Amino acid sequence: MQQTKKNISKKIEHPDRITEYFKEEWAVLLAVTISGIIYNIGLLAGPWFEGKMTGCLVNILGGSETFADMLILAALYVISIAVVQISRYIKRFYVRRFSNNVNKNMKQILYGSLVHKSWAQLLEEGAGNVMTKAILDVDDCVEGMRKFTTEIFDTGIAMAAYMGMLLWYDWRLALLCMIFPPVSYYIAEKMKDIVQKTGAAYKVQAGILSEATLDRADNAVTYRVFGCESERRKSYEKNLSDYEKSAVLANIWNSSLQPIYRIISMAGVIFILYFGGKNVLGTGWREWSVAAFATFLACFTKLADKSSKAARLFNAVHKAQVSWKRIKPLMVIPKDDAPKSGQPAGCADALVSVPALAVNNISFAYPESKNIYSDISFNAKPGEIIGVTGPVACGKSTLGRTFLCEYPYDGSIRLSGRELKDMTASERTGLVGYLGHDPELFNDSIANNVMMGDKGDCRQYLKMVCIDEEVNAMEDGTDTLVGSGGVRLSGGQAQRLALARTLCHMKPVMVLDDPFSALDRKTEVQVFHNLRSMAQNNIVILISHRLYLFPQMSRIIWMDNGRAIAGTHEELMEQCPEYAELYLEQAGGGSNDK
Ligand SMILES: Nc1ncnc2c1ncn2[C@@H]1O[C@H](COP(=O)(O)OP(=O)(O)OP(=O)(O)O)[C@@H](O)[C@H]1O
Repeated sequence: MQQTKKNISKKIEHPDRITEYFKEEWAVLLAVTISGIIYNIGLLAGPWFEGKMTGCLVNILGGSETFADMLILAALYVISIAVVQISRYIKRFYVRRFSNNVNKNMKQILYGSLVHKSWAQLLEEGAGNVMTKAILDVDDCVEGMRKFTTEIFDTGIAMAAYMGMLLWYDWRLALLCMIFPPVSYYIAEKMKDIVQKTGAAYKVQAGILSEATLDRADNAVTYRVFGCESERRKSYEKNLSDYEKSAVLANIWNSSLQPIYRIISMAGVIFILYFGGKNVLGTGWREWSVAAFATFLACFTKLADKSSKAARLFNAVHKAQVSWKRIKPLMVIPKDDAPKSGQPAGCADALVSVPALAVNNISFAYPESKNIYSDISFNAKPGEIIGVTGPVACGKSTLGRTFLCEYPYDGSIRLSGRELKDMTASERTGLVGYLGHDPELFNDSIANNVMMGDKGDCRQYLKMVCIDEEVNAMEDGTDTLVGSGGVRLSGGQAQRLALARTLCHMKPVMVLDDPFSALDRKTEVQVFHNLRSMAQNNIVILISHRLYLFPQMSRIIWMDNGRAIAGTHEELMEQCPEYAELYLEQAGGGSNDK
């Protein structure tokens, strides 16, 4: 991943500038230009030969030319068509290569930037929307760039050549009939708002549908158990039909206008028939042969055809603009790319010296809501375990996630004297490890879920979390596939596997949010013991509802009602009646679990 990032960043320095992608593909575009010029200039040979052959036919009938002359013309015509078509093939091949390369580069940058987005940002935007951006927007944007490249290169040159030829044959008639293509451009330009609006609405619906699909898949069992499947199906079907409507509307506006542009562009033919006919009869602005008339007419129809494509180009460019606008903020190469995911176990310790943690008067509020907690202060040294507890929804997890700096906090969190929020994401990732409620296992083997690409033996970590024997008993041992999200494991197994992964990638500060909630007491005690011996040089912030291990912790933070009291277990037993009550309640009840 890092290698890929390096490759792209070396080539594309400003991924938020669309011109950079063109620059990057200059060699491919050169091939497009050369073949495009040959193709488009060669196109003029078509109407020229057609006119010549029409004239030759008239002359054959008049007796001034022979059938052999016609054969020579026909042979040259076929050769010119062959050259034109070969150049066209080469041009198309390189235009495709151009769009494939740009698509690949853009998607790599986009995915790279999404991977570095914070959990909070992803939640805010919605996973479905982000997916839609990644797939639809890049595809649309590149499609617009492809059309732009094709049409600008060959339509532009071809149109200039056709116009030159028309003006040379009869400039007055040429100007008269060439009024119509710009009219079709003008109308296309006027229609851009509706094309953009319906296109944007379609993408919004596609995002909503992706999210609804993910939601249905994730929560299928809940909906079934609670008997609200049919209700969910109805709302999903509504999403489907909204998506369908928006797709139809976007398609109608995007494609139904093409024939109209074409008719308008072709309207000049009426003038050619009238004034061109007069030219042939010798009463017009110029004196024409039948061949000249046929060449002029053929040139004009080809010009009108090209110009209708140019009108289509406007729509493609507009669509691309909408997509580019949406993805542009994401087109960045993160400056502080996270350390390689395959970092050897424990190597964070080697990268950074273990810091002392000083938390001073931190307060936190989610955007547009009141403070979840205020003025929390505590210190910690390596080897200490800080227990965090309190009533439900008092902000324990929020305090834990504060260390990830997903949202700004007030006050100060200093590691070895450096403020956490001022560090780069990469520095923070090297210093702070986190295990949340969700084990976040991926559909791969047990070994890969623990090692995350590192080399080494995962069994020592499995042993630490007391799951080694269960894994040995599985048919494929550490190669057992856990299924998507770990569905093939029990809740306690998934939780211990996630903990094994966290222990395998120890960081100087480890935030563990309720890591033992699905374990029985005996296992919890054993895992806690292993954690302590492993984390002798680390600071562990352990959030839990269960207090029987809290006497063994270096310090405890009791959170309640937005406030926090910090102290040792003994101090809190004396000073905080709520803590003392909860502890005694659990110590009594908990002993039954032994
Ligand atoms: N992303 C969020 N945006 C806004 N408010 C949130 C967000 N996450 C949590 N909250 C609110 O913050 C408060 C504290 O939640 P938090 O999950 O930190 O509590 P907790 O003590 O860990 O709860 P529990 O004991 O149930 O695990 C709750 O009122 C919750 O609604």
